[in-house]
Amino acid sequence: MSGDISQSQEWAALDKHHEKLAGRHLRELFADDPGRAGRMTVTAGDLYLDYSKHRATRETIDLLVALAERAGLSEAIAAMFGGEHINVSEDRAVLHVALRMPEDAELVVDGQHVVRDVHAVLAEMSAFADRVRSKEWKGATGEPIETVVNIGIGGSDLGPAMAYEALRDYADAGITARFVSNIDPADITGNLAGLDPATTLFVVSSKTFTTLETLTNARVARRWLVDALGEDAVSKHFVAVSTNAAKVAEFGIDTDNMFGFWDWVGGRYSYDGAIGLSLMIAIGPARFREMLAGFHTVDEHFRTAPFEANMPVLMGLLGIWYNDFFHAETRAVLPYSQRLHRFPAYLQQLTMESNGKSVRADGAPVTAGTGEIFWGEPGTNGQHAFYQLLHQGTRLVPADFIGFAEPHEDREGMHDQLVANLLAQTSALAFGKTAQEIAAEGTPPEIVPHKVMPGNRPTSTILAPKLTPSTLGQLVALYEHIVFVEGTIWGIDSFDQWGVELGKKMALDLAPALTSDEPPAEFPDASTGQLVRRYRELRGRRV
Ligand SMILES: O=P(O)(O)OC[C@H]1O[C@H](O)[C@H](O)[C@@H](O)[C@@H]1O
Repeated sequence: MSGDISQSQEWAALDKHHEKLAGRHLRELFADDPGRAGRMTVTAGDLYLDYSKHRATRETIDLLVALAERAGLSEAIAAMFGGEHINVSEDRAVLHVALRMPEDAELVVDGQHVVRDVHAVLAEMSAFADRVRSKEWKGATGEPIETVVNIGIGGSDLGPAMAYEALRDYADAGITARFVSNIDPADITGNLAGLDPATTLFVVSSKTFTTLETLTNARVARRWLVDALGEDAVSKHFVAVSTNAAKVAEFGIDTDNMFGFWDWVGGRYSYDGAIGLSLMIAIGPARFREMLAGFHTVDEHFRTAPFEANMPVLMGLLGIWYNDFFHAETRAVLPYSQRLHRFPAYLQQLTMESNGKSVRADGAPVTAGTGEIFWGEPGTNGQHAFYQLLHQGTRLVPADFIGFAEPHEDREGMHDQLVANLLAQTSALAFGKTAQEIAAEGTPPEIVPHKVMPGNRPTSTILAPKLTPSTLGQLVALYEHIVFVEGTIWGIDSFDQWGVELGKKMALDLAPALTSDEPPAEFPDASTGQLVRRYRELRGRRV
């Protein structure tokens, strides 16, 4: 729908329904409808979702699905998969789904044979990864590569870093990966520590190849390598991943050692393409392709399943339900998997850079809240830190719990304990414990209120067989499409990120004020001026 979704009849119907439902407790919803738990589940590939612990009934889901239809979600999905320029503010197609289409798929967009080009790059990446893994690729001194250092930031860092951590159990070639992103010199210093230049390969990853942090870190890495092995070593120790061949060449990396992608892949949607090169070197091309197949399974589910049985659609609509009708501001993502410890950070870019917008695609201001704040930590660590607020605080924090049946390596039944914690938490959050129940245990009356567990705190539980390349791909695709569903309802462009530009430009303009010999004459504002003076003073510079 073009126009204001919050003015639609469907929105009004949800508003009314919310008034009725907001006062009802999950305890009642379960008691009133014994078939509820069995009915409110959905499967996508290997992912099983139980969404019965949501403050929603059959009617809620029907009303939300009607909202999705009103917002034109079916047409929007078809437009994305068909390569239409749905990124309107940048006039681009949005085709991360093409990065995982099978080789025999046909998609021609703006005259480009998209799938053919994707597979050509995948083949180049695979050949290179195999050479590094088999030790055929040698560094300048003839030694094989032992460590790959990915230098990138944002989408050129979080995806491969998250996935490498998630899939460490599959890193079988004796090659480890490290990730450098921050302009803070501590990052590269810490990551170069203990490395031998002769066995280190740098993958400089940047869609634009103009990003200050990445180019600066890459220059530092280049200097470190050249100091040890000489200028001629660069071609054996540096490769690039980018859409910008001219800038790669300008930086001094041979474009024969460059792996490309295209402007229709957003940075935060890019690690299943060439930005995943460091991951592919670590886990191997076959595992990487299993991951792509996992993504594709959920893409197909999203494209074809009816909305009421469509996992990303349901989870996206429930996100809208809490965000816009209950006015919950955040959404916790709580993976019960240590390997997924970077998943919440990865999701923060995916979701918040995509949907943190306050104008619609047509430029008009939004009239409903957009962009949930995503945050989280792996369970059970979170339980001993912030779950107090989830259980007894005054805020409503809907949460996604993610667990796996099979561990990679178990010790003394620890994995069952981990899963028991996941299940116990979602149950306690939903059903809580009443004052009567607590009093009946002999708790002194004055302590009873402190111990009451209000419950009625909604959660999704996603259970998968095992954290594998395929299930990771499925999970990531799930969240990518949740973002799409929410963005479509809100009517925003989920694929641009103009909001990050001003701060970057101001930092560039401000840097000379910190470093120049002469104290600067002008400042952007009085507070910043005072902080610049203080900083110069602390650094022993003239003020
Ligand atoms: O890959 P690059 O062009 O270096 O961009 C890296 C990152 O920086 C930008 O500021 C954007 O906000 C991100 O979406 C992007 O992933």
